[in-house]
Amino acid sequence: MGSTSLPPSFAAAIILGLGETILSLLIPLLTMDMVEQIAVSDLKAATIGLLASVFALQTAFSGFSVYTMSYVGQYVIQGLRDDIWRQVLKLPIPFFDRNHSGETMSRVTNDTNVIKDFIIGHVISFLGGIVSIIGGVSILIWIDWRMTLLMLLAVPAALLVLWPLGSRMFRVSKSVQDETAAFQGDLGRVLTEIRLVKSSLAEPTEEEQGLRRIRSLFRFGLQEARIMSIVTPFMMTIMLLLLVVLMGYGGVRVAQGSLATGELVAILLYMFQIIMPFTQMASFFTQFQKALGASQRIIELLEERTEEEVLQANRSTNHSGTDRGLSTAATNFSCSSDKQPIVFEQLSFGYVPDRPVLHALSFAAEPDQMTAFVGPSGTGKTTLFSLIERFYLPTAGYISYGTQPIHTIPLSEWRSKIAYVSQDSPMMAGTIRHNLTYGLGQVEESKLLLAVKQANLSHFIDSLPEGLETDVGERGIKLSGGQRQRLAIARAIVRDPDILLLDEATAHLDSESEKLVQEALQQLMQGRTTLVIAHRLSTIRTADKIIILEEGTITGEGTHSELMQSHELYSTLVQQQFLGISES
Ligand SMILES: Nc1ncnc2c1ncn2[C@@H]1O[C@H](COP(=O)(O)OP(=O)(O)OP(=O)(O)O)[C@@H](O)[C@H]1O
Repeated sequence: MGSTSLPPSFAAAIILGLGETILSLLIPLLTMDMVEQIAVSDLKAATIGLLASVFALQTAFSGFSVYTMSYVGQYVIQGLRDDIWRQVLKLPIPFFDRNHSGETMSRVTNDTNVIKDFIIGHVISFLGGIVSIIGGVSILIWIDWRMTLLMLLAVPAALLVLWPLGSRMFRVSKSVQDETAAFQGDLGRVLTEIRLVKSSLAEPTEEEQGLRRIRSLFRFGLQEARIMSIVTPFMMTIMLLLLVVLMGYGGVRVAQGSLATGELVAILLYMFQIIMPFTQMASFFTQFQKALGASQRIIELLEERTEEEVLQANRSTNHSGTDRGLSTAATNFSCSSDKQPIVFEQLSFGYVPDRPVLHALSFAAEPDQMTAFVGPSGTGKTTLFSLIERFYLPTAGYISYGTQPIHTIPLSEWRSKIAYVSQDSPMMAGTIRHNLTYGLGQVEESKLLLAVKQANLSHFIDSLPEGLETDVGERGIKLSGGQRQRLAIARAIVRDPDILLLDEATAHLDSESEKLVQEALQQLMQGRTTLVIAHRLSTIRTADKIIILEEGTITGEGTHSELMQSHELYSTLVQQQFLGISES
């Protein structure tokens, strides 16, 4: 699991744990001596001193062992969380399409906690328990082998019951973890869209679904309790039975004179030292099964292919595909400073295999020019941008930057060339400054202020008492749609990209600020390859090239005036918008 490894203190924890166990094994032997000495009225101060020292030492060992073991547990979990966090950030977009974010969150928090509790609470005590059992049994055999044999008869009886319960516990705790993850998923979904929940009056439906999950968690909790309700009293009964048998048989032996009183006391103390770890082992196995389930899910997450790995796999399956431009040889990005056209070569794509969204698209977006995409809703315009951003891989064909297929360019290098202003202008919780510089680190103040000015945000930001340090709320909820959009544009300006992807970039702006932003965009577009999706055709009239997309196919390509003459749908759309009857 990547950087997850055991720290050197693990050895210290084991040594301390074992030291504590060995010391505790000495206590019955010293007690035996003490009882023998009392029996003959010859109690020696050295015996009491030794017993007291062993007690003190064992307590100290125990304290250090608890701390070091907690340290080991926390350390391992830290490593695991590091790995998962890095992995989550590197996973490809299709993973997030498939999985609910709340469930992934549960993997990172709940499942790692289960493993941590297992390491801290059970691993060392299990090892100590084994030493206690082996040591205790050996000393017992030395004291009296018949009593030992009697005691050991309890072991197969205990295993017979505990073994099948362990695997049942595994299934139940796996379901508990799954259900917890689903509940967390629901909670995340409802919390992020709480306004939609309320305005749709969906509280009763959500309440019902949440309550169903809570009830199911309750049922699984009861199943766990049922298993424990067998395990715990069963182990207690075995212990009591043993105590009765050993005391009865031992009493007789003492009466017969074949066993010393001190020996009987020692045997009973050892019995506890052997049986106690057995009870702990019962919970060790159930906790082990629980941790196994949790780690299985974590391993699944860690084994998910990252964006880079998906790309590698794609390259090797397309080895034959030099014709597709996906040759593995061309991995060095040779044209980072020159601006190149973005070329689509026979590109097809579908989110699911049997539902293609884009069909064999071929076109070029020339450098320093504006290429606009027009078409009805759902025809794949945003998908096209996602493919340029490399959120998804094409199912056939490819995109190239000049002559170099973009899949052969290092991902971060490629994305650093692009600024994407999307329809919903996503924001991070934090300040306006944080959002403007997100992913960029330190940015010169003058550059920020210029971007703010160009995006027509100066007036708004000046009116805020805290200016750039104003908190935008979760997902920018404290800003208006237009302000969010202008902030997204300002962010794109700060990024200073070679390639601009504008998805309905001016949709939320009033006509006055749209005019100002359009001017800023015109400035920004100078010297950049710009691709625009705009339903408002007035904004793309000046585009160098307009591409009409219908049901994932290009049905027209040209300038505004060319398309007005040659493309029926385009001229109809323009006329509709001119008359103001278009829904968009
Ligand atoms: N993540 C996804 N998983 C599965 N299908 C998707 C996903 N995103 C979009 N689609 C589907 O792909 C098709 C194209 O969607 P896309 O968002 O690209 O259309 P669009 O042309 O941008 O539409 P609009 O103009 O309304 O924004 C639609 O049928 C949509 O249902």
